[in-house]
Amino acid sequence: MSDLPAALHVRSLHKTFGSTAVLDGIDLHVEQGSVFALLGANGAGKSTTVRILTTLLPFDSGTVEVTGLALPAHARDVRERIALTGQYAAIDDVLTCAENLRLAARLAHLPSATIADRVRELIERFDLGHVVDRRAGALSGGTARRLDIAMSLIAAPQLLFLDEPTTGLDPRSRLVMWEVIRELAADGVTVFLTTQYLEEADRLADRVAVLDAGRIVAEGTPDELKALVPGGHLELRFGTEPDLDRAAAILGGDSDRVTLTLEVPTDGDLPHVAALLNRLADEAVPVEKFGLHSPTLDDVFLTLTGTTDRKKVSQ
Ligand SMILES: Nc1ncnc2c1ncn2[C@@H]1O[C@H](COP(=O)(O)OP(=O)(O)OP(=O)(O)O)[C@@H](O)[C@H]1O
Repeated sequence: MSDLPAALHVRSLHKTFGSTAVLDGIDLHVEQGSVFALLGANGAGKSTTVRILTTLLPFDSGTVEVTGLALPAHARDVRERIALTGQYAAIDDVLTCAENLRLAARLAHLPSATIADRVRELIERFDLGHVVDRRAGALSGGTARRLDIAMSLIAAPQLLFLDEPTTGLDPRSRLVMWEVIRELAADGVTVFLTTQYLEEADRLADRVAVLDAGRIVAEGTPDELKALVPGGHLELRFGTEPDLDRAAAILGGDSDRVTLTLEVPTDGDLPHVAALLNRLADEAVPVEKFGLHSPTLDDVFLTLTGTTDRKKVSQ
């Protein structure tokens, strides 16, 4: 753990709406300069968490420190150090891209002498040059999201909150956004993002917390989380039941007589997989098809939350 104050430190955070406990005592710790993903299905409490951490919503009890400053006492100072890009862009549709950026700069009280340079820098960095004079309302979803992030970075925040940054984007725009987030992290900005997409958390985050019904049910690096679920396996399919039975006798594993498949545990290491296949070849057992299955965050999510609605948690 670094000597720097944590970007975020949350202990036993509770939030109730009416009689519903939306956050039921969550703990979070985010190191400076890291990318942290809060993963959860619809309604898990992700946006509520972000709204509390960004000073927009009061909480009932617990400790919340953002960039080393306690909330709610230091809300004003915290707001100067953070930025938030929500699911719904804070862009003014009738203004052009450049005008939106200049407006954001004035709202952030940037000295007027520095505004033009800062706007130019962000236009270049976020590849907005070709749309700079276009009305923001006419931008594609992905470009609007890039403009939104550019606007939120105008005052160089220490900590950037991205609430579901790629929800609703097509796969290509999602890849562009992932690249943008990686570059921010490489520049030292701490990124706290929420997502419903396991692949997004896997690809981007140094650490991931899984939020389910207002509780953190797991936290760790993507690899640590994957280690929580049963390991990978080699799936072998055979043409006949006798072949399946012979293979099962040789290799062990779980066989399924309906699909004529055998699942044999493996860590996915090439020599191990090759050795398994060679044993069947040595005994002249014909394999029709085979495939390797490694544990994914999908498996973690399904195991931990019991959710079977895969649409919600992966795409
Ligand atoms: N102002 C409010 N009053 C009452 N209930 C609320 C309020 N805001 C959120 N909730 C409830 O709190 C729960 C968590 O909502 P939240 O928006 O934090 O979830 P989420 O994980 O961000 O979901 P999504 O992915 O759909 O945005 C939901 O059941 C929601 O209906």
